[in-house]
Amino acid sequence: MTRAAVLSAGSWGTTFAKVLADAGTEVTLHARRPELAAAITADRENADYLPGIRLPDGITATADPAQALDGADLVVLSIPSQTLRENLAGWAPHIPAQATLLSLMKGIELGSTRRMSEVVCEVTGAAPERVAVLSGPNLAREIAEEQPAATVVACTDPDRLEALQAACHTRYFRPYTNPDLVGCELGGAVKNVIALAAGVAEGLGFGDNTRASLITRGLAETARLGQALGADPLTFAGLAGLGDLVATCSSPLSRNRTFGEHLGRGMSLEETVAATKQTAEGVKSCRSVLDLARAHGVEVPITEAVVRVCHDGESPVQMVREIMSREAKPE
Ligand SMILES: NC(=O)c1ccc[n+]([C@@H]2O[C@H](COP(=O)([O-])OP(=O)(O)OC[C@H]3O[C@@H](n4cnc5c(N)ncnc54)[C@H](O)[C@@H]3O)[C@@H](O)[C@H]2O)c1
Ligand SMILES: O=P(O)(O)OC[C@H](O)CO
Repeated sequence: MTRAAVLSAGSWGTTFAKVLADAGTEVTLHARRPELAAAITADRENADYLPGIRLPDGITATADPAQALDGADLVVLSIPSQTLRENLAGWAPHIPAQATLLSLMKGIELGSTRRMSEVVCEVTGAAPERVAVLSGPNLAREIAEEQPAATVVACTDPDRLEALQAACHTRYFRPYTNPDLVGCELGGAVKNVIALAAGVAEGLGFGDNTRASLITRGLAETARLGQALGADPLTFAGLAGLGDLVATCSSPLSRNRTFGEHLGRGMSLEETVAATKQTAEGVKSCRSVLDLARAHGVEVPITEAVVRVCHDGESPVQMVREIMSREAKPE
């Protein structure tokens, strides 16, 4: 892969553009605001999302999606999941016919309960083997600072998968391949929901036992749902499963965990939404994950609890009481 278009220039899109450029790919980054695109090109910095990080010379920025997509053999999608369908419909006519379409997004569409790769296929008409996902313990700021991290790229076409792995392999970012696209994608979406619960626990003042219990039982419900959707259960023991769950549930950098922490400390939902400047996917996706689980007859008690706290007005204290008083059962 030689030329990538990254849409758009948020925290992760900008960070991944840097990864691609550091791996030797020419990158055009799409920013919605022309003034941000101009500032990125002129200053080599995205001061809105990654202040203090110098962007490589291999990145140019534009506010024109057609210009960003022109000649791209890799199209990287990194916007809030619930906005993908609408945005992609506008971008689709400009996407080169053979380009690989890579989703960095970690959400499930509300209403349709589609994974992002499914939305990409539906909107663009691309064959499923052209669509890939990247997911793992990848907090943007740490990677932008070149702290070593690993990730997973998944695609059903082995040639595209190998090319993708090479395109984003740098001295600080190590991608593994996995053919299980469904499992990788689901792991990324559900961990955001579990991280909300871990944040609530943190906000209530609970410690490591509580977090470890949530991570482990969260992984169990992710794997149950994954199996019902045809994922490989082993994927959930890897970077896109356990790896991402541990990072997101533990890190103060996580927007999902921070959102939950605010709720746990007693902030109202409205106050928490107002205090959250970046995308916390789990707040919306908890509902679609629950819908998906119900459609497949899978029990997801932590996800249910997160929906009650984020959308039905249940208090964090009551949430913990309800989780802990569930019927006792074998592990
Ligand atoms: N930040 C991370 O550490 C990280 C890591 C891995 C995956 N992700 C995933 O990447 C995706 C993007 O997250 P992010 O962290 O870059 O979010 P962000 O909030 O930092 O940036 C969001 C980007 O989307 C754009 N955007 C917002 N609303 C839009 C709309 N309605 N239409 C078009 N564009 C819109 C913004 O302008 C911005 O460029 C999410 O699915 C997230 O879960 C994030
Ligand atoms: O900040 P969050 O909660 O969106 O998490 C970021 C990444 O997905 C961590 O891998």
